[in-house]
Amino acid sequence: MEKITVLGAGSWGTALAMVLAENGHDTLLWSHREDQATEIAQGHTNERYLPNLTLPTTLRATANLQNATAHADIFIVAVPTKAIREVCQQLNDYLTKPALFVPVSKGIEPHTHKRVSEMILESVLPQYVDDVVALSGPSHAEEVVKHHPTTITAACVNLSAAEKVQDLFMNQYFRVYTNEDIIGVEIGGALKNVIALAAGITDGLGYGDNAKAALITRGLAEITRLGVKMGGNPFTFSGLTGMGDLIVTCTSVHSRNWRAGNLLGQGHKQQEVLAQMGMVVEGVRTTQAAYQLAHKYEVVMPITNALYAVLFEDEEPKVEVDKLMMRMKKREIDEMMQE
Ligand SMILES: NC(=O)C1=CN([C@@H]2O[C@H](COP(=O)(O)OP(=O)(O)OC[C@H]3O[C@@H](n4cnc5c(N)ncnc54)[C@H](OP(=O)(O)O)[C@@H]3O)[C@@H](O)[C@H]2O)C=CC1
Ligand SMILES: O=C(CO)COP(=O)(O)O
Repeated sequence: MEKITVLGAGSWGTALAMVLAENGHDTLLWSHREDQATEIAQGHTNERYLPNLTLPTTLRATANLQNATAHADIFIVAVPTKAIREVCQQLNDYLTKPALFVPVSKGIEPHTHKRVSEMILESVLPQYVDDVVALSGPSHAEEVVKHHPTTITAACVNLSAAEKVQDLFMNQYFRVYTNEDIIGVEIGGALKNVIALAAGITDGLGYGDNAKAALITRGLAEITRLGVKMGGNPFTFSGLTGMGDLIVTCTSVHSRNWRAGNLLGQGHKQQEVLAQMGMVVEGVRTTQAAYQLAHKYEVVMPITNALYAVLFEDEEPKVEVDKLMMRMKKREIDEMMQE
């Protein structure tokens, strides 16, 4: 049994804390809201993020970051990408020994282009970091808490650290693989949110499965092109954290990115959509990062560019779809990797 703190009590942090508590680990869930920590600790619910769910009574919660830090030497980092640096920097005041960090957030920071594991390494003092293992894959919280079979990948260049995380989470309904390619895993997990926004948009426009399949397939091509240039293993992108997560996020009604895209496709404006979601939509900031990365690495990313135009240049979604369809003629396979 390990002592583990989960940082962030949204849907994903809560679902993972539930898995760990059910696996018998001494799990403490940290929320930055006192009322939410009390609700989880005493009522064993988190109605705002996972309605109608009863959490294990063994799962404890706190809003006190000092206590949350003292509790554990393993930290699951489940706050949105935007909050990673702020939360991790605060830990430095309370950490006393090296810890294992497990980021589960999926995003790339605009302008710095840092992956989540890199942001953690830049925020937590080096003497307090043992290893960083990214946990990513096709896994909506809403299904995990129902014990629906879910597969996911623990990624770290240090395979034994990834195997440690595999052992923490693995159970009958939650199957964990390992991968040493943390770059590919984190890039795939972040960039699939961009394509899921686009898939939601085409659904919102009233287009069908043909358009969705096109976005998933050509989306994977452009994710792979960029990911390989950034140092990822090409095979990672056809695995759980690439193709797998792309499928689930582009097709599931649980996906926040797909749902936000769907509203955009129906003609709603970005600010209104994000306000209505009430949960993090990582793909918006990651579209900005991906757009910048495409220029930096000179990689052709037409879907990303189209989404950037919709989100940040106020272009009409339908016009951008039309432009994608009328791009210059291409060969499919030859240009998959080198377009
Ligand atoms: N939901 C899912 O199924 C999955 C999500 N993910 C990833 O996990 C990450 C978290 O997603 P998810 O749980 O869905 O997000 P939610 O929007 O459900 O929850 C985010 C949580 O983080 C809290 N938070 C926001 N800002 C801060 C801050 N500055 N300091 C402390 N806490 C903060 C929020 O608090 P408040 O209530 O105050 O806003 C909320 O509790 C994302 O990167 C997402 O891509 C990955 C796999 C599956
Ligand atoms: O990453 C996820 C599922 O694997 C969650 O995606 P959304 O943030 O779009 O809900």
